[in-house]
Amino acid sequence: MSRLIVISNRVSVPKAAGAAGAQGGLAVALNSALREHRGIWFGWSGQETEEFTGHLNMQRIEGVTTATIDLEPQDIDEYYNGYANRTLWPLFHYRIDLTEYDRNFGEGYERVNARFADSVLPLIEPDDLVWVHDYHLLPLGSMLRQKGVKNRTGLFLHTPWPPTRLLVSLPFHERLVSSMLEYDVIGFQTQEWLESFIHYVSKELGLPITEDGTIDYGGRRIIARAFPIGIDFAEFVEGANSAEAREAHDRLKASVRGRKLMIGVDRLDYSKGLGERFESFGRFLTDNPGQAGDVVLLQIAPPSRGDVASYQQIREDLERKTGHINGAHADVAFVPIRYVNRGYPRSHLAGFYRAADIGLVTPLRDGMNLVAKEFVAAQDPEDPGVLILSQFAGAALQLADALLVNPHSTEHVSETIKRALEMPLAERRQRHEKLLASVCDEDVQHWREEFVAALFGQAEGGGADDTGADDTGAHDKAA
Ligand SMILES: O=P(O)(O)OC[C@H]1O[C@H](O[C@H]2O[C@H](CO)[C@@H](O)[C@H](O)[C@H]2O)[C@H](O)[C@@H](O)[C@@H]1O
Ligand SMILES: O=c1ccn([C@@H]2O[C@H](COP(=O)(O)OP(=O)(O)O)[C@@H](O)[C@H]2O)c(=O)[nH]1
Repeated sequence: MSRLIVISNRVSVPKAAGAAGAQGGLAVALNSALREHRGIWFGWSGQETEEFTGHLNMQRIEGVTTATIDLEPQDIDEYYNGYANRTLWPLFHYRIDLTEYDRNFGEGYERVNARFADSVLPLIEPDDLVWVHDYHLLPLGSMLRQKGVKNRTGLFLHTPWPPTRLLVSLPFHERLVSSMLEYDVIGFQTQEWLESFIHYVSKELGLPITEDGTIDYGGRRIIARAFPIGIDFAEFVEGANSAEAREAHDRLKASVRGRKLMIGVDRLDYSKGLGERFESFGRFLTDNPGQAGDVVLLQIAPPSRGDVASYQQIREDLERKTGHINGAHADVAFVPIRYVNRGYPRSHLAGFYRAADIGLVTPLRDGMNLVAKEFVAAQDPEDPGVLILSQFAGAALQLADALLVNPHSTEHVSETIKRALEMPLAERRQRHEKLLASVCDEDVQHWREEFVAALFGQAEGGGADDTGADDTGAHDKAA
């Protein structure tokens, strides 16, 4: 079995980090994928250093070997807070109103990608498969190629891919997308994002798409496919059966005192639609005065990317909205929205999910959304809660038996909350059974196996010869 060199912006091993929570779905998924595959996980430590040295900090934690580098404050500012999270993230979530274009961000992004390439290079051995993750590192594959890496390399994008007419608003978009074409495999969460990518490549770059869907790039064939990510089902269920999960469940259940409970768990991010969600709940309370006092919304929202102004703004907006709705609908013994700005370990979340009657997952745009899948996995099959899910989350394609909503319509979400609260047990069980089958079968191991097979399949011949790779797939470190 080839080793996997996994490269992502951030490297985070949840168990070792004290299971503080809030790592985001990518870290959770990569941990699970790597525990079962030999290899190394390389990326930024999350720490800053005065001057970049490229020093690799190697560790082995919970069966996963990690190699991390520290970055300079200017790197973090221009690459992570800048190009990644003020330019690409909003653009890829269709928010060109929030997208900032700054030459320094672009330069910082390229500089840090080059630093990643230089630092990871000595770790790559001839037979390794190199698997790069997400929008932070789109040009990394081409930089590795320039340094002589001939190994099979793949990219998986965890976010949506925007429609062409939005993407062309990005200065130098052709250069960015062309750099991605040095990967052998490019993976997306859904067919929709894949189609947007293919549309761009064909219309803007004028490249032919072959009958089997591969991109013909100067005679070299690039596999572009959808690989929907899943959760580590077995690990999650184990956590859900733990003493901590039971304790978290019982504590929450006791605190709501027989009221119905809805739960939301999201990083504090404008893409998650939290403001619209709160407004929809406010509307539900106004439209159903008979039920006001009977339903509580618990929203767990750990802060995220707090150095970026749009994230500070969303935090202020939500505080105002919570105060407004609670002010209008609370009484001396009841507060409708419990808004919690901290992260919890997933075993606790599992207990919270199970205690809830409704999971409210209403992002305006989301690559996948693993919380939706965790909510399903945590339910009691005999008496399951109902999942209300945004039609704009990647997860909606696999979880079509959830109650799908348009998160922009407070009316639709409010009516769907009512429907979920009134749903008969038989229908809840029926829907849950189908949802559970999907979450269990299409888990993170399945995702990893599918992607690695595509990467490896390419290695076995599939049109890769024109890359100039030699038979061993070895790279020339001196190049
Ligand atoms: O590293 P951060 O800046 O703190 O952000 C956390 C992660 O957020 C994003 O997660 C995405 O990946 C999930 C798993 O595939 C997916 O379910 C979700 O829809 C995406 O938003 C981001 O893409 C990651 O790079 C971040 O690590
Ligand atoms: O307090 C928290 C909040 C979230 N998460 C985890 O963070 C991930 C969020 O992934 P998702 O795909 O839903 O969204 P992302 O944050 O990656 O955009 C899920 O595994 C959650 O269980 C956590 O461990 N603790």
